[in-house]
Amino acid sequence: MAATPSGPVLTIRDLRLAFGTRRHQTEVLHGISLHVRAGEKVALVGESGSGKSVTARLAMGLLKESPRTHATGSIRFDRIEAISGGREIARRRGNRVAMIFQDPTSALNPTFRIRGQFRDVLRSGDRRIGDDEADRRAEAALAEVSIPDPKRALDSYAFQLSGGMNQRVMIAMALANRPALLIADEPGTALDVTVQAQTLGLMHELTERRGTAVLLISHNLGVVREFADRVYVIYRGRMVEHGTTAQLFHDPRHPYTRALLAAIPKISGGGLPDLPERSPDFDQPMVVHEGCGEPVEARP
Ligand SMILES: Nc1ncnc2c1ncn2[C@@H]1O[C@H](COP(=O)(O)OP(=O)(O)OP(=O)(O)O)[C@@H](O)[C@H]1O
Repeated sequence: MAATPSGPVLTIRDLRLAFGTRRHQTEVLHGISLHVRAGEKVALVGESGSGKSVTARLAMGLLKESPRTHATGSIRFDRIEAISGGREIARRRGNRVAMIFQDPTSALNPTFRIRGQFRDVLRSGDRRIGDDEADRRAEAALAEVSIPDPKRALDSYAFQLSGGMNQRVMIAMALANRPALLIADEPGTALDVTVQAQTLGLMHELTERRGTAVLLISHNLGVVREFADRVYVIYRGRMVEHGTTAQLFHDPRHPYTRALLAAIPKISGGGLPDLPERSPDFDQPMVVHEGCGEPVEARP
């Protein structure tokens, strides 16, 4: 599972995000930083509302600066600034980064067959691809995610396929243009745990084979342990701990990380055990484990 050391494909520095009017703002990200190197599997973990999804959506350009959304800081793909980037950045990001979402069925368009959606995805990577070539590639991509009858799946609407099948379709679409980075926001949490585990396994296998970096967003450290090389722990919009997966599991230092670890065996409900309303160590600097400092960026 070890990643080859190389430059970061994604670098987020001091990201701050607030919602609201100029006079009444709620800050939800308080200066978070993270990086994902080429080929690496990195997890961003935290409970509901901690700021995982907004971080991913900002990185994907899905959350735009508006009178009610104020974002500052830096998000770079391959050293290209993206937070305030224009069309060129959006185009580059489109080819370099893909995202999969919690609920595959609602992420796919219900009014178009999978075939049309797949063609659009492939053409966003290369506008010259004709229908036949797109269909050939789509069938191959679906076969790679073990969809038994790709032709039939292409002729289906999302609601005609199971949640697990839709998740596989989404993974196939997301990887179709060979992105350098896949952002996976709680993939499969809308599905049952067996299907979720299968699709995560599949995603791991495919990205490992292709050398695709992954930023996995999850509230579940059990899932993360199986998947990630490194982990960032986010708590109320702040990074509180960062280390390799082994470091975090063997030597968790922040009380919040310990609480998350203690919650792993719980199958449902109950929330985190004994977590104070405001952690006593909340204001301490983020714990960064040995060897997990910021990457040295290549010179321009
Ligand atoms: N468009 C919005 N307007 C106002 N507040 C928002 C908006 N989107 C998110 N928030 C707030 O930002 C905070 C972080 O939300 P976010 O969705 O990133 O959490 P999360 O860690 O991904 O949780 P979950 O696991 O439940 O998705 C939450 O307090 C949420 O209520």
